[in-house]
Amino acid sequence: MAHIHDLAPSIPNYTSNRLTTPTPIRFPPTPVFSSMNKPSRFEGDVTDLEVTGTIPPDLDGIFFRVQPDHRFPPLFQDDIHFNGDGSVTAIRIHPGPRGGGGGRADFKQRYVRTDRFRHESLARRSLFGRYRNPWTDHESVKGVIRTASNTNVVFWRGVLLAMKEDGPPFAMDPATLETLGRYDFEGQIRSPTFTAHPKVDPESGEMVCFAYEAGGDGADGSVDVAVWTVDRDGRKVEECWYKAPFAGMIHDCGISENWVVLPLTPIKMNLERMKRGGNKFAWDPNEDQWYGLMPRKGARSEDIIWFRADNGFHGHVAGCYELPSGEVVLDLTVADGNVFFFFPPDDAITPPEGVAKRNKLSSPTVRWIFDPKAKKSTIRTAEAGDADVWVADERVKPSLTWPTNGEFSRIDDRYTTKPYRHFWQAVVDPSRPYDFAKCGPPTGGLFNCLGHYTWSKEHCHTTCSTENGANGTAGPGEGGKFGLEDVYFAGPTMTFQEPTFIPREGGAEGEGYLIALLNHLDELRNDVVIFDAQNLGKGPLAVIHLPLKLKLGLHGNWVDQRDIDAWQARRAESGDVGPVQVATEPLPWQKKMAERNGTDGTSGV
Ligand SMILES: C=Cc1ccc(O)c(OC)c1
Ligand SMILES: [Fe+2]
Repeated sequence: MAHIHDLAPSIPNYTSNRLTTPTPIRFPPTPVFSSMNKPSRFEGDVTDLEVTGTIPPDLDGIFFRVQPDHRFPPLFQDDIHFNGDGSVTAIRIHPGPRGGGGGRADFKQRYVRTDRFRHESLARRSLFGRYRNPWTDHESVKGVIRTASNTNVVFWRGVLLAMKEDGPPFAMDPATLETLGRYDFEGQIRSPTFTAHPKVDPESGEMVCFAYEAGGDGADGSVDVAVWTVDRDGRKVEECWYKAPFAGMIHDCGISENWVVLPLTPIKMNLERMKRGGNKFAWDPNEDQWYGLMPRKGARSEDIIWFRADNGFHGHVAGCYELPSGEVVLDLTVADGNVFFFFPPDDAITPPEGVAKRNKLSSPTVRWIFDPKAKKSTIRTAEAGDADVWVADERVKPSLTWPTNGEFSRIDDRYTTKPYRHFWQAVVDPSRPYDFAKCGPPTGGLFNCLGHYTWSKEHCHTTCSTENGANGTAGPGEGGKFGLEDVYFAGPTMTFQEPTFIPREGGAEGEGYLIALLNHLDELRNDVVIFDAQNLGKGPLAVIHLPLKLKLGLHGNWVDQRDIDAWQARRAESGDVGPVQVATEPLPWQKKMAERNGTDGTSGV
């Protein structure tokens, strides 16, 4: 008897890297779509997940996170993970019953109904091509907003904003995960792009946000950067536009009480390469890493100072705050090479490095101190054309480097803009055992540990350190550490995704829980783990078992149920704020394109 798989001969659906037949549905046999990152494409609900240990009974809220998860086989067989459709997971934690017993957990997962998703769903196939390259799209979707909303989910004034830095946010109902529509801040922000890492000032309730590649249609390699502040009532109160020295990636940001810092990573766009159907970005090993410093209030375009430092690849920001001297501290991970191996140097632009530098990257936590009073001069760059780029006369060097070897730094978000002591990361420790036979290569990186780091008194600038007379400039302790390390190793068949801190009500900084997804690389399944944030080493307090495999996600956030409920009331028809207004008009770049083509700018749907 024939094996079932022998019955029907397979028709190849890719020829010379291109999708040539959309059926049968079959994903590329590449590492991008394998193992832990095999497409999940699951939408649904599982109530009352199995739990080992005890969910802390005081937890009442939702852990939201988002993953790229290609809905259809991509147009190009060599597609990348970051090009997948945004799929949002909500882990609703209900408090435990009075008088004992832990909490309960429910699972919900939905795709973000972006314009991209709706067009592809109607066609029942992929229509959008390479990552952030519209020149590789199907003709039928010219002028459609391409963003996959797959990088972060942020709760803002009662809605969940699903974000990716190449397009506008899409608003979802936090309770149902229903997509409400594209969000343009009630018509106040209509840029083609918008960051996935806005920051909320816990004192003022303001959201500081930015966009890069923001001057044109969001896919033209523009060097225009915009920074906005939206106040707690939803009003745009600040807006300023700047020029960057080149069209590179600005993924995350830092905000202090008075300043914004934008790390510009030397991974560069090139319009000609995009038009040829090539990659959006190419790593430039010969370019500096840059930091733009600008005032939060009343800024003018010429107020920016760009600080240059030796080449490096930015990870995510831990803390950002001001010193009594007025200088601005920024802590973030910086890797010593190209983290985005899928965007190699462009040999036509950057001279090859000789033998490809397949180095094992190290990713320490680096502290920079920027002086807003630094002397600066204007320069001209090829990409900024005749615009002035304001650059500090002196280059900057790290103030300290803590070899944490992690990524996805998170802090107690109540300390955004302020001196802080605690941060958490997903950590790579190659010295721990790894079961390659059972797991194969560790999809998404060997984040086999979670780490909790506490700056020592000599290296933080909180009240406790100034009381001790320390000035934050002492050298490292043993092993190059600048504080305490509390690390939990998952075991030889498991890795972690980004951890998120959950504050305990009324608690001091860092008191609370840490929640993260755990990847079982052998079983191809996920758990959700909850730790005491101050004692990771002790192991998880609760392990919530999912009956299925998700994908490697990017970012997540915890939202207290009381905030969700209060906003649902305010956003009711009879509430003081009313239902959220989603965008009703095409974006300016779409209108312009439509005028040129004589269409209405929405491409149907
Ligand atoms: C660093 C993460 C990162 C940067 C840019 C992206 O488009 C993205 O998509 C998931 C992720
Ligand atoms: Fe990010």
